[in-house]
Amino acid sequence: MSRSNTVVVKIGSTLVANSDRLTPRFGFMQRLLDDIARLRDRGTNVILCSSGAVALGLKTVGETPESAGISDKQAAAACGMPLLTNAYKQIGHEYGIEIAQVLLTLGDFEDHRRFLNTRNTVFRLMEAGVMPIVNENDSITTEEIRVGDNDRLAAKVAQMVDARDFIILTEVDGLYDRHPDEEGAKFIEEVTDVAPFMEATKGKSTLGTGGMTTKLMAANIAQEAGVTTYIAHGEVDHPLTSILDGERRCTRFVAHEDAASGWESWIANRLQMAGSLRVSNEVAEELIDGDRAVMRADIKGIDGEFTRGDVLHIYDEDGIERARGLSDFTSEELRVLAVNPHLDAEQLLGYKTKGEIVRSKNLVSLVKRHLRWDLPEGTSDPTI
Ligand SMILES: Nc1ncnc2c1ncn2[C@@H]1O[C@H](COP(=O)(O)OP(=O)(O)O)[C@@H](O)[C@H]1O
Ligand SMILES: N[C@@H](CCC(=O)OP(=O)(O)O)C(=O)O
Repeated sequence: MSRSNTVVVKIGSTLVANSDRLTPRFGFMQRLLDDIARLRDRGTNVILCSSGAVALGLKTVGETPESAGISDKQAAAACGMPLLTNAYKQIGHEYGIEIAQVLLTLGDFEDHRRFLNTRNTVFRLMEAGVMPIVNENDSITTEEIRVGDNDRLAAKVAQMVDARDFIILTEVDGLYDRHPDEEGAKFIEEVTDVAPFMEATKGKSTLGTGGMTTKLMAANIAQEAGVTTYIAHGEVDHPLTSILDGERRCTRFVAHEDAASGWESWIANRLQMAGSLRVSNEVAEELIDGDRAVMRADIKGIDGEFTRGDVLHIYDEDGIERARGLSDFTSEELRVLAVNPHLDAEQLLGYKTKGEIVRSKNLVSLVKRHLRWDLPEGTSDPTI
């Protein structure tokens, strides 16, 4: 799979906002954009995912990092976002970098059309030489449509554009085997599997949101998408090129070799699914190599209400999730087809169809990806 020559860079709140005065840290932003200009001169596209809107807007709504509740932070984000964008815009000008603001929610990654629109917009901006600056649209999000932290939001962006590298700049120089303030904390230079470190990541800075925990989750999303990830301190000259040129200490998360393409990742990494299909164990085995479609005759069970283009779980007879795929039919159409197996599809639906319920190019086998969601306990078997 070809990777775009793109680096996604995530900037934590502590780097862009002064924690006492809650004002922009222009010095840091200058060093950052200076280095981004260097990268762009090398022909590398950069997408910035910058936190800081909430921190920069807190004063305007009369709050502090300690006092602010959810709605205060949502209002603060609305006040701080123009300040953040304006600071990047002005400094970008000094370095000949045009910037654009892209505000996203979880729904923009989950919905197929919105995902493609977002992706197209980001690519179109880069084609025009404009650097996208991404942030979560905090002011309009609710629990259901929040990613919740910019570490994972940035990882999803890296996955969406098939980025080459993903750099998380923060206030520590990388991952330690326990909180870095604890005595004897050992620095970790390279990580293949994040799982053993999840327990060792409690605590965060005053302005930060997810601490090291969400950074590891983000690194894992990127690894699975074949993107090499680095966590490093942001407070240095040439914060990006020094990492990519191997000149300074950071933690490197190795990209998985059998990475999924952006499209496969989009199908496989759903956080919300509309429904499911059940097929025989024999058919489930045949789906493994990814060349086979799920046909009308394969369907043993249907669960949920879904429309064309929704992603479905595909379970075997034992309730084990074996694949995920995009349905070419609505649940209503599928039920009509399933209860009338001897009647022609055209007769039943009023249009011609090849009977491919999930096309092979829209299907991802889960065998190698540790993503399986077996039928949750207490869930009835999906039935037609
Ligand atoms: N095992 C660990 N290794 C490194 N840092 C850790 C670890 N556990 C907790 N942290 C803390 O994570 C914090 C960085 O996360 P966060 O405050 O969310 O920063 P940002 O605003 O850059 O996202 C640091 O303050 C660091 O002390
Ligand atoms: N979207 C929020 C930032 C959320 C967040 O993840 O913050 P951080 O842990 O500092 O990267 C903002 O712009 O303030």
